[in-house]
Amino acid sequence: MEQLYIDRMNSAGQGIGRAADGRTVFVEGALPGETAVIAVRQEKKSYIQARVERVVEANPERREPSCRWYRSCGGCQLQHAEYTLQCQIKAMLAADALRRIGGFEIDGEIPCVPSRNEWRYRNKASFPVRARGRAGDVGFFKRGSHEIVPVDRCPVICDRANKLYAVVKNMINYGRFCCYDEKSNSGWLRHVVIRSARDGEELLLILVAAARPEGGALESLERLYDHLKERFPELRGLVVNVNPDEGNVIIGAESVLVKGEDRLTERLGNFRLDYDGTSFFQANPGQAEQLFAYAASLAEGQNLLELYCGVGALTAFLSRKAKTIRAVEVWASAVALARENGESNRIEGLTVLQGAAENVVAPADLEGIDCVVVDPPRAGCDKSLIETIAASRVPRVLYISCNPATLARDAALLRDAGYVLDMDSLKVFDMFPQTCHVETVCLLSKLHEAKHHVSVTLDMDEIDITSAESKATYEEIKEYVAEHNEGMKVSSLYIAQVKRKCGLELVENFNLPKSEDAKHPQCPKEKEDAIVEALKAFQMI
Ligand SMILES: C[S@@+](CC[C@H](N)C(=O)[O-])C[C@H]1O[C@@H](n2cnc3c(N)ncnc32)[C@H](O)[C@@H]1O
Repeated sequence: MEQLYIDRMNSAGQGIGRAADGRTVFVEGALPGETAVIAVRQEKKSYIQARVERVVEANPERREPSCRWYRSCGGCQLQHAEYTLQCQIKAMLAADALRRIGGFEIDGEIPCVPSRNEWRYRNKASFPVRARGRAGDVGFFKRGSHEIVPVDRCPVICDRANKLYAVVKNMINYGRFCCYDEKSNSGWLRHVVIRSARDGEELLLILVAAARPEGGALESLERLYDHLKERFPELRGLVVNVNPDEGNVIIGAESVLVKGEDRLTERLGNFRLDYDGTSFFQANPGQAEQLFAYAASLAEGQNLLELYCGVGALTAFLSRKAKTIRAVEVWASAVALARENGESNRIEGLTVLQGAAENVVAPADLEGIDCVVVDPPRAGCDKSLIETIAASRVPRVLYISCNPATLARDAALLRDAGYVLDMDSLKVFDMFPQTCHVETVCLLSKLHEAKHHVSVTLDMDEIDITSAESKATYEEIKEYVAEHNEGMKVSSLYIAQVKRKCGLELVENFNLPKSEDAKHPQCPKEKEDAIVEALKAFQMI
């Protein structure tokens, strides 16, 4: 046991400190700014896993967690921090990832927009089920394991959803279902998913099962729906989602509607948006409204390409300023709903395409696009998609991310292709109070868009850039840079690199192929800035 100062946190909600021998220590239950006596759980060559034994000096914003399941349940990680501190931690996590993974310079704090509701904000909960003898357990997984913590309620979902959960839990505990056993891959019921809309005015019950219900089983599920509907008039439907595959993915490809409707309707801003049991819908609708309004304010331009559009919720907000939107989504029922939502909300100029963004988007699709909007899952965008965007002339990329690590990775790739991260646009939205999840929004713009079609002839001694209206030689740029930057020297190679970043075409013998870039020294940032200023002065950009 030793005493340790915690200076930051990681995305798993662990405090991070440094041991006397220099190893990083991950401490369960610690908050930044605290000193704690820790108990070591596991020692590795380069790091140590530990937990807080006793807090010696607490962060002033440490609090007692209010959920009695908090210590064992893996659902929340930050209940022991006041809400203001939670928001600071999330901003810090985003900044850390952008610095560490993306190599971005982040001065100061990224603003974090707090959720309107700290509790009961979630419209979806997935409860894993496990066989226990002839009956079963249901709850949430214990932190870092597949052991069930049999929670009786969850404080981040709405009251009606909690009541429905309690009834279904009772049935599971008393052996009403044949429950799944992970070890032997046998049994039927694997997960109970409850979705709600408008704070529980509508509910949808989804039973994720290992097999399709047939005959008598289907009839008994119909009776179950009737029984539940009597107690919960807000229940809109009972759906069985079939997932026979072993592994951690919850939702399977096939859904069977037992009775009622596989549909909920949420109101966001002035829009009515339908979604079903298996399509993605933002888990915190109040916060989604704030996020979407902000994103739409950044997505300038008439013609947008929106990738990973889900059921078209963000699409609706984007449509108020845009003339055309081409949206792409991989999940079939979400695609159908995005089209329906487009029609019911009278969105004109919308086309929704089904497929994986990385397969659907070809370079030609980016011609004439003013802004590409991406909102990928936690894994971020496929590298080939980022490469297609990076090679295009699209002036802006609006990135909405639920994982700062993959945002940092993708934004760095775009930066290397000449996109600049607009620091003023960078914002964190707290979609998931009590947890470490971070939602980040930022805009990336092509460094400078070429105003004219420009052709360039260049050899090592002379650069001759001509456009419809301007002409500048290498010597002129060199002189301009030196004059305005205390004699700074720039090579033709650097000028060529910067011009390419600016979208100016090199057509002659100094057209360095992309693959060659790695072999040459990259233009240092201060020289790049100076060259950009010179190109501006000569009205090339
Ligand atoms: C984070 S959600 C965003 C949805 C939407 N922007 C919203 O806020 O409602 C990501 C969406 O991307 C979809 N998706 C996942 N992988 C995809 C891919 N490779 N190509 C296109 N869509 C994908 C998922 O089905 C999901 O609907």
